[in-house]
Amino acid sequence: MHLERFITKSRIVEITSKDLLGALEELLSVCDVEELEQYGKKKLLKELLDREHTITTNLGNGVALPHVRVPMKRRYIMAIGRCPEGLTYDGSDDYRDVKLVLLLLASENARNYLNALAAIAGVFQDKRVVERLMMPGTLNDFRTDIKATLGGDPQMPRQKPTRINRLILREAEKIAMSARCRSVLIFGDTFAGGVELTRSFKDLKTILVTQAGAETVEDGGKVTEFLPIRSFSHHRMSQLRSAILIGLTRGIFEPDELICCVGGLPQSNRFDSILVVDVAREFQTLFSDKSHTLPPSLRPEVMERVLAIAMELGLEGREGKKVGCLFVLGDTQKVLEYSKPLVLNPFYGYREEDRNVLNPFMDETVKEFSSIDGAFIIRGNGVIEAAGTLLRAPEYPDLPGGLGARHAAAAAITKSTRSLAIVVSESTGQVTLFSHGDMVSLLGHPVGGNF
Ligand SMILES: Nc1ncnc2c1ncn2[C@@H]1O[C@H](COP(=O)(O)OP(=O)(O)OP(=O)(O)O)[C@@H](O)[C@H]1O
Repeated sequence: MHLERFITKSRIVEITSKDLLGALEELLSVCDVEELEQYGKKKLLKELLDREHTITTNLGNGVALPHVRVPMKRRYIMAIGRCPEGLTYDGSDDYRDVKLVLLLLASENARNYLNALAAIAGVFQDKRVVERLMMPGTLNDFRTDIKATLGGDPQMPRQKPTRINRLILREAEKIAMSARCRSVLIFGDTFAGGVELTRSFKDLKTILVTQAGAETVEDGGKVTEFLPIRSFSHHRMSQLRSAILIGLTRGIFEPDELICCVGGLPQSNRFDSILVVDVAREFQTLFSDKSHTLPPSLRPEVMERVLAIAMELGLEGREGKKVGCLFVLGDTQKVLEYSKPLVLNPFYGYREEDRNVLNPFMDETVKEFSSIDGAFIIRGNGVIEAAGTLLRAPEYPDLPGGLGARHAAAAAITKSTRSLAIVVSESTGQVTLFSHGDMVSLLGHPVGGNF
């Protein structure tokens, strides 16, 4: 998404107010579009603040992203201000750390609104990007930096390829060809500040996995596909499984292929491993039905988003405590037939847009509710139908010993419906994916050694 098109330099300003209300007024004042005047800026301000009361738009990392829909022809208008000393609002400390306010006005007809929010949030979730933007400099420098950042030019130093990296890539190609792999999967986050691929792999698809945006890669046409992923475990095998799973759901990999994977320690600037993964063996029977890697109603980006939240919960817990959680995705009508509320549904009454997991602000809300008993039920389009739900599916498949009622409920619901379930274990921090009653561990089992 070309975010830089939504902003002009005149809408990038120094915020002089010390509170959020004043900051929003200043940003709205530079959005000098006639339709907004007709709609009424006071009304807009009220809507922005109402949203703030419902759910904070503080993204963390010193960035707030207030947003609202407006009847206007243009799809999006952005205004951005910096306020290095933070903001106050309504006696709350929530905005003290906010140094950048990104105001997004979206047309009522903008259909990819959630994607736009997610794309903006994605750019500013890298702490280094915000730190760089907050370095002292003139307003003009700040404007140029913002335009460059939104345009995908993070200006990070690239690493020059070393002899060992070239050697490993050469050997990877030989191994991939001999093992009849169809794809080479490269972990781009091995490099700080972006990677330059030194060779293209003949007759092989080259897939680059990276937490950074695709724009940090100088590929010279050598990369067939980018797999941008959000959160990663430090277990490399877990990283690998998540990346392959996401590739499978996006149709980049086939369930019956072998993939040659090349990786190294994150930010080490050096490849150190080559591994050939047999997808069918790695994911067992989970995706045995080739035509339906995911349940038909489930959008891949919804699974990716929930997986990222689950990984973060498994790795970090919540406020220093371990948490367990169960998400059921897709085939919602059927899933609801096998469930009943344990507590009042905390998502009841909210607009669908505000309770969609694709909305970047939902991450915190979902994590906040992760400690309540029972399951989250999420529609295939990402809308959270309910939380705090007891699942009562009829068929309970056999599970390995040591797994309790949460895992059993996940296996059972995916056996009885065309849903997918993701479990974060409170006792072990493991993240497990269930489909058709079968399970595969995505975080926690150091299976396969120390790739
Ligand atoms: N049928 C169910 N539907 C929804 N949630 C359930 C169900 N059964 C158990 N849970 C949730 O799982 C929680 C933990 O149960 P239990 O310890 O037996 O599961 P577990 O599989 O061992 O999970 P963990 O590894 O997190 O401890 C319960 O407190 C409850 O919130």
